[in-house]
Amino acid sequence: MSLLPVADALAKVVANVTTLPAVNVPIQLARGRTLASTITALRTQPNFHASAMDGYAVRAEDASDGATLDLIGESAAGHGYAGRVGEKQAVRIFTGAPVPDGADAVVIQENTRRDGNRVIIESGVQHGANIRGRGLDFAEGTEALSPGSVIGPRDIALAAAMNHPRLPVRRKPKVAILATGDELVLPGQAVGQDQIVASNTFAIAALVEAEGGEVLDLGIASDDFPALEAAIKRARSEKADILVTIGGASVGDHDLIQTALTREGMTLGFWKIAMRPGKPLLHGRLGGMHILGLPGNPVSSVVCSVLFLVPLLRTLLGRSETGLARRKAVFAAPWPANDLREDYIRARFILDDASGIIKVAPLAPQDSSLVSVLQRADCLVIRPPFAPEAKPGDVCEIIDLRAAGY
Ligand SMILES: Nc1nc2c(c(=O)[nH]1)N[C@H]1C(S)=C(S)[C@@H](COP(=O)(O)OP(=O)(O)OC[C@H]3O[C@@H](n4cnc5c(N)ncnc54)[C@H](O)[C@@H]3O)O[C@H]1N2
Ligand code: MOO
Repeated sequence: MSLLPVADALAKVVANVTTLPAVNVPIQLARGRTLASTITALRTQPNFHASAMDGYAVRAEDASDGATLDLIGESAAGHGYAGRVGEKQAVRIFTGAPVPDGADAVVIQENTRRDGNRVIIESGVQHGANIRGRGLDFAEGTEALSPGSVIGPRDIALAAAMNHPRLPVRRKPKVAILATGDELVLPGQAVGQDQIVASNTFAIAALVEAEGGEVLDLGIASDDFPALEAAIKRARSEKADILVTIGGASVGDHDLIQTALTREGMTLGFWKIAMRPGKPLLHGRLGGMHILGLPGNPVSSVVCSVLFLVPLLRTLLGRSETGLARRKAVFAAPWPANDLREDYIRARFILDDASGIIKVAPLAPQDSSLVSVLQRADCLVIRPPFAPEAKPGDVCEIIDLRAAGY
């Protein structure tokens, strides 16, 4: 069977994906969610000319060095002065308070002396000094945040200042995760001689949550059809947007996933791709549910999730950027020529502080079962099919796992 190129596989995974509906959430719960529509300022900020300092509101023309002004009142934040500043007059003012009518500058208090109800200006000011003009920050109607962006703490600051108590975000994609295999036990359980801890579920659940999804953990199904079919039915009845299966994707006698999914009505998108690690990746649709059948090997399952599950989640969320950022780096060591499978090599950074260039040193060994090597890696070096042997200093493209927070 021929192997589907990675780019073609990715195009199929993100094709015909319907963006999830919008829901309104309190602004306190909006961090990390994907914005569903444009956020516009509901007010102007500041809505008045505001003092930037504690001092005296004056007419700049009266406030020359040594001038003495009559103090006629006070303007504090939240309690403005209603009157008007006339010739040779000043109003005591505090940071954030409205500048009274008539005044056009604020003298900071360190540059003044008080004498009862008079203030002596020790150092004069220019027109407009220490005043934040009305609308300096934003004006009502300004479009501020764009749909498809992920809401961060600074976005929340702006949206709150614009007077939004709630924000429209995409519903969280629900991802059912099913581990399969008679050899698997949960972390903390007694591990028999021929058993292995089901670590992949937890890695993939963490990725899903980091990408703004909600996890439905279907646990571990044994390698038999009744167990697999019951789990697939549960994913459907719980209305999962995506079912991720782990293991049983290859060609062995106990690799039953594809048959089980097909029996439940899956339309196969593809099976087997030209990628290392991750060759037996499976993709399909079962009703409205997207299916990703990940290979069981721990590195394969995580790399396939980074390459395919993350873009699928981001597409469901209507994110403006659906792929992981790629960047250039250079090889720190030679690396052999590649075969027909696009390779995602686990590598470490060697940062050259002087030049700012990122060098990458592939880790060894590259076996797809090695969780410890995956954990030590800073990045994945992308080796296109049939890439020639690389020499130290040759440029390559990487996915920065560290920067992505993975
Ligand atoms: N004759 C062939 N054999 C294999 C091929 C092939 O093309 N022809 N492909 C190999 C490749 S590449 C991969 S990748 C694996 C994937 O196999 P499966 O998806 O069927 O995975 P399993 O056999 O179920 O498991 C493989 C390995 O991973 C461990 N595993 C499974 N689930 C978990 C989990 N949740 N957490 C941690 N570890 C897990 C499992 O115990 C096995 O050790 O097939 C090759 N074979
Ligand atoms: O694709 Mo498998 O993931 O090479 O081990």
